[in-house]
Amino acid sequence: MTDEFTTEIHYEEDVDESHLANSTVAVLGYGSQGHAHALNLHESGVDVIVGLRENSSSREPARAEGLEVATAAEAAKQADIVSVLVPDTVQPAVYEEIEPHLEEGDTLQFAHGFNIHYNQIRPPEHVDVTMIAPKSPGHLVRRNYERGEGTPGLLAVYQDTTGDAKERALAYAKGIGCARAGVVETTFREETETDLFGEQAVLCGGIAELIKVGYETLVDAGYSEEMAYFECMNEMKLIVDLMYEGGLGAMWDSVSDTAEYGGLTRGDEIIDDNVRANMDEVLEQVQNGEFATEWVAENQANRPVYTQLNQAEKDHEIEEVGERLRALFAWEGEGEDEDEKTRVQAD
Ligand SMILES: NC(=O)C1=CN([C@@H]2O[C@H](COP(=O)(O)OP(=O)(O)OC[C@H]3O[C@@H](n4cnc5c(N)ncnc54)[C@H](OP(=O)(O)O)[C@@H]3O)[C@@H](O)[C@H]2O)C=CC1
Ligand SMILES: CC[C@](O)(C(C)=O)C(=O)O
Ligand SMILES: [Mg+2]
Ligand SMILES: [Mg+2]
Repeated sequence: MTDEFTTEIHYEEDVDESHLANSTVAVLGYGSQGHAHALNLHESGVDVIVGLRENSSSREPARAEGLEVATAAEAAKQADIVSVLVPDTVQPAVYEEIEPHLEEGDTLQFAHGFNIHYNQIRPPEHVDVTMIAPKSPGHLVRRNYERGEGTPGLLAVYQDTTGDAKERALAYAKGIGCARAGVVETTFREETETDLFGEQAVLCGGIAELIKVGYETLVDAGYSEEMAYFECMNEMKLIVDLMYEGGLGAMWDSVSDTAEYGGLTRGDEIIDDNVRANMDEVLEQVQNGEFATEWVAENQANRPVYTQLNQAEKDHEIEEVGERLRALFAWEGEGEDEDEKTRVQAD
């Protein structure tokens, strides 16, 4: 390990927002990332137009926030920077609509590299292709911005025809609030592969399985559902908050010595060499394109596996137990703003 990081990190003071002056940004999609980018850019003084399909249910919420709305094609026609923030699986189809409107010197921008890295979208040579990928769910990108705080983000340049691609992307990152926290330089390949691995093995897939298996182990052994829920699901957030604030050290410092000894001696019995081998396998499928090919085919077949697994997850007992328990306790939504509370309850 060296004292120096190998990546470059950019902050607000390094960014010249004049690279966005006189530019119009088309934000395609108004979902998790789309609403955050569109609103943050708008409030940062950038000219924004939101691109949505004619019958989109997102049209009204976007208009209600004072944003201009058009179809994706019309928005792209008017824009100098087109930020593609519809789901990864629909981006290739939406791209077909906007491609005729990408003029010399325009920027095609992403928040995740899947479609560029796995060649699902092949942009023309006359545009810049960049990425600003907030390392956070979109609703927190928005919430942090509103609080005057930032969300760390990644910057990558895939194609620089204007010679200004990086500076423009940084100005965009400043507009959505990422440069307040720091923008780390990377590549499309590195962002795509680490993001997919992270969400599959650790952040979403790994942790959800760990929670469910822990819960099932306790319930199968005769303990109550409430105890199992609190121990394996609810307290997870409190433990992760400590890691977020001060790393593993802050967590180990805060828990009891008994927890620390038990965790340090038993943790690697749970996450053992088999799990390491499984992680290597998952990473390999990301790197060799096997996962990407599978996900594209799954969508072409109308998502049979996704639909079944999505339903099974909703039907898991822990979800029903959690819903009942959360309704009984006053801490639900505490400290969150009203919008966020409403959103979480509606989801
Ligand atoms: N979710 C996140 O926090 C993160 C996402 N990313 C990346 O950001 C990008 C956007 O992801 P995310 O924000 O999750 O996307 P969402 O699923 O939240 O996008 C929903 C938006 O896309 C529109 N949309 C959905 N389907 C279509 C379609 N067929 N045609 C046109 N518009 C459509 C929806 O409008 P409608 O009302 O018409 O359905 C809605 O406005 C992805 O590349 C993702 O990998 C990166 C970091 C984190
Ligand atoms: C962890 C999931 C994520 O990669 C994200 C919020 O960063 C995503 O694709 O949604
Ligand atoms: Mg991610
Ligand atoms: Mg992701």
